[in-house]
Amino acid sequence: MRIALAQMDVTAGNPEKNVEKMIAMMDDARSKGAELVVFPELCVGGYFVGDRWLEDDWLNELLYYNGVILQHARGICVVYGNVAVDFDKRGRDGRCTKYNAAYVVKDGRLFWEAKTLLPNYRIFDDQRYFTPRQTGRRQLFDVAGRDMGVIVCEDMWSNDYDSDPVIELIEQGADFIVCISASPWTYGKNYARDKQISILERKAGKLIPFYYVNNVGVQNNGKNIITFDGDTAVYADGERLHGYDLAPYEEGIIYVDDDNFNKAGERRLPSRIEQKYNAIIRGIRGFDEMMGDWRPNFVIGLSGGVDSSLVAVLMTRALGKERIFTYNLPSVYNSSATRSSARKLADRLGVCFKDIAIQELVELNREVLKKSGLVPGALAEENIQAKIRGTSILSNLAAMHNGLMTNNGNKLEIALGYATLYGDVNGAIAPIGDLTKDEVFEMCKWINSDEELVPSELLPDDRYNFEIAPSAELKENQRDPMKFGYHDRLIEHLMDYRKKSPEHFMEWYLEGKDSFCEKMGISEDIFMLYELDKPDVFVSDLEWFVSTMRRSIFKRIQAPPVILLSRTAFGYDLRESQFPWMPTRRYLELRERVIKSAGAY
Ligand SMILES: Nc1ncnc2c1ncn2[C@@H]1O[C@H](COP(=O)(O)OP(=O)(O)OC[C@H]2O[C@@H]([n+]3cccc(C(=O)O)c3)[C@H](O)[C@@H]2O)[C@@H](O)[C@H]1O
Ligand SMILES: Nc1ncnc2c1ncn2[C@@H]1O[C@H](COP(=O)(O)OP(=O)(O)OP(=O)(O)O)[C@@H](O)[C@H]1O
Ligand SMILES: NC(=O)CC[C@H](N)C(=O)O
Repeated sequence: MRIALAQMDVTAGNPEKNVEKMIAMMDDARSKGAELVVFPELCVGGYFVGDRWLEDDWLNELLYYNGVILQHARGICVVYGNVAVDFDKRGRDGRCTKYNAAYVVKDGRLFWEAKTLLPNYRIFDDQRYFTPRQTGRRQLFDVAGRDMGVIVCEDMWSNDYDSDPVIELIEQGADFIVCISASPWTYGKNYARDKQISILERKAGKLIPFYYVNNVGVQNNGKNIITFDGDTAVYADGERLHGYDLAPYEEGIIYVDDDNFNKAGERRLPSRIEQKYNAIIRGIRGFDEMMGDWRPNFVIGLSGGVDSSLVAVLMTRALGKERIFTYNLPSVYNSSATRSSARKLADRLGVCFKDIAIQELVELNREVLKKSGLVPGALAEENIQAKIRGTSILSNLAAMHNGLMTNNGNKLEIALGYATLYGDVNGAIAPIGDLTKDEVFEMCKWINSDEELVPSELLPDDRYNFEIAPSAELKENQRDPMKFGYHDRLIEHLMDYRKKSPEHFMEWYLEGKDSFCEKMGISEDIFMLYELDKPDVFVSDLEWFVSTMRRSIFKRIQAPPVILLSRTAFGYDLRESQFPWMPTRRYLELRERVIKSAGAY
């Protein structure tokens, strides 16, 4: 049997475009002699469409396309994802019953099987919208004399659930399984999938071919831009066959002859930083495509620091230099070093660059504010500059360029709210919002390994010595308060899917330096660099970090969408309620023990 695995680029909210593409792919599959063509989960209308799932008209629109697909599926069996609806079965809230379904078109008839396991963790909201498949025997579909079982994405991630769709299908006699998915890319997921399928089949005690079809493209949930790299795959004998791998994010059809598997090839995943770079580039392009017919220009406040420099590189690489407009907006506190670094970067990228001094506006603003009879405190005074840049200048320039402005904050800054509300907390997209500062440096170095773009003066050595150190440059001799290389690890641990808390860090600390460094993921050198051997330094820094992080939630609420790269990105991947940090009693106990441990290092 010849099978076509259609790794299609799904546009959320545009069933007409998606189905047109499906028809073209079906035609291609038929012309190449395939007996079965498989498309991804919810490929008709998209997976992340928010509460449109609650609109009957949207559901009817999607169901209309089942008829269109049925009409075009002559001579080939088609598996694809769409919603299935029981309009007669309504809840007390008046909403109809919906299933996230795998449809099978066979011999002119339409069948469907609902998704059993509905994820409701992280960014996934399946349980908000869909009803799970009820128990009972699963359907098997005869395709070219083989019994096919179908499942939908989370159905293969059965570890934490009571039922196990893959095992049930194998026990019921399936000869092969197709899994249709809408599985976002985050770092590390590619290997996790391979491992999961192997575990399941071994658990069932029978190895049958498993075809995994995931979409490519970019969707969003309002607060995150979510990329799909595809990673559509063929598994036989419990192992992935790499001869079929498509490049990440590439739309295409994989043809498989199940009596002659191609067992050549090996996994070729780029480095972690390159994978994240690819996801950001794809995320920016996808965000741009989300604007519909509008191709906005992008305005970037180029401070000469490393964050806005990296954003300028990424935006230019993703969209081309013609649509990028950079502005350096110095006040009296900006050094000639950062000003020339901004110009150097813009020259290297070939993007439009202008500098507009803001000091005059700062003075005027002060004068006007004086009329209130109040005098701004030191911090308010600093923030005036950021607000003039963001609100008075960049937002207006964005409008004048018929475009949008970027938000250049990294994950560590976003965590600590180290940015000014209505100043640089603004913009349409946060391209590096899910990169720690360490990853910002690493990505710049990786980009520069081909050709120096980001001025090397901005990049640290192993002990975080800089020629131009990170600074907001809002007052004299200002330096970013972060402990680079250590706070990056803190934020990773605090935000990881298996969240760690301050209590964990205290426990690790009490286990001694070696254990602390190993579990935290830092070198002894970094430990000593920040004098973490002094318990009072360790404790006060940790308390500053966690309380500042909680105190700045209000800024994240107003911040633009972040491109999702890790297993927990700010946005809807982390649900935060506003209230201050309160130490637990256990924390206070541990704290006392840590303070008493002075001298132990
Ligand atoms: N719950 C809440 N909901 C909505 N708004 C709330 C709020 N709580 C306070 N606020 C408002 O927020 C204001 C305080 O926030 P905000 O104005 O942001 O100011 P704030 O957080 O006090 O200061 C900003 C910090 O970020 C640093 N910064 C600024 C710009 C760029 C960079 C950089 O390097 O990237 C760093 C700057 O040096 C300073 O340390 C308050 O005056 C209050 O009006
Ligand atoms: N002198 C400036 N000219 C233009 N834009 C600026 C200037 N200073 C700040 N901005 C804008 O505000 C954002 C935050 O600025 P700031 O330099 O304070 O922080 P940062 O996080 O260290 O960023 P960067 O590494 O880009 O400097 C910048 O990314 C930039 O877009
Ligand atoms: N669509 C889904 O069910 C997504 C959840 C799933 N665990 C994933 O691979 O991302």
